[in-house]
Amino acid sequence: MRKQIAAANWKMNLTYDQGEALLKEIIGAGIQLSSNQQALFAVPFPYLAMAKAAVKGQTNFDIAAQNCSNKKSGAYTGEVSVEMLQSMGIGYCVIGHSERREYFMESNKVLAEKVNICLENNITPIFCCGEALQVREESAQNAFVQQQLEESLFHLTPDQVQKVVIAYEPIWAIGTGKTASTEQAQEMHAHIRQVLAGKYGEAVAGNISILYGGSVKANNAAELFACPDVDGGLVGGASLLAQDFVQIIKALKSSN
Ligand SMILES: O=C[C@H](O)COP(=O)(O)O
Repeated sequence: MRKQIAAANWKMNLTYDQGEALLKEIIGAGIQLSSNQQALFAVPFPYLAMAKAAVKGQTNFDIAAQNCSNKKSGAYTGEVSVEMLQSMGIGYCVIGHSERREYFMESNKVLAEKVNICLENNITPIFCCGEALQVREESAQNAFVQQQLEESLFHLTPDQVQKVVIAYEPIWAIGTGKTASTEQAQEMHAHIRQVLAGKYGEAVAGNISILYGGSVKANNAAELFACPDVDGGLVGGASLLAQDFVQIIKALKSSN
């Protein structure tokens, strides 16, 4: 089912106590989500159990990991497997964030393996894509994002691809305060849906949530989320501030 999703990505921020206090404050705001709305918190690995306990009993609030290994198990010191995540009741994992692609050299091929291993273990991948500034300046963003989708997702069956959440994050908008305009966001989201429809058909493409990420703030979320093909956001900086993220969750559309 195509959901409207506000996903916090804490990245490598906050101490354990700060994270716990932040979750308590957001939950304390008493937001009621409808069945097609979801609030997610992608927290650092050591905080997963605490965060899972914090959202327990909150309808449509859940926890995500920020990354996972592409290997099943074994001698990979420092890695975290999807089996480990699944054994803790974690149902979502961010895959292929641009920071992973850039600093940890994650290729489309490795990300395809991570998507596969997530789906095999009933974990919803939040698959990130998006172009760098230079690519946009060359007006090559549509082809660039299409290639990311083709190389990491197009081996999936229609049933499988509908279980993936896609996050479009133009790299030039991440942490820079430069948000894509609503026109730029809608244009790319429509392109992504069209690419998916070309491969899997309109019905399948229409079932896939496509989130926008890149300087989503309390004061621009409603405008971005109102775009017909924008199904919420993947939020970095503003997700570290309780009042701001509460506003962002409240900005989700109530219907698709
Ligand atoms: O995962 C979140 C994105 O990288 C966006 O980060 P930002 O909201 O700080 O720009």
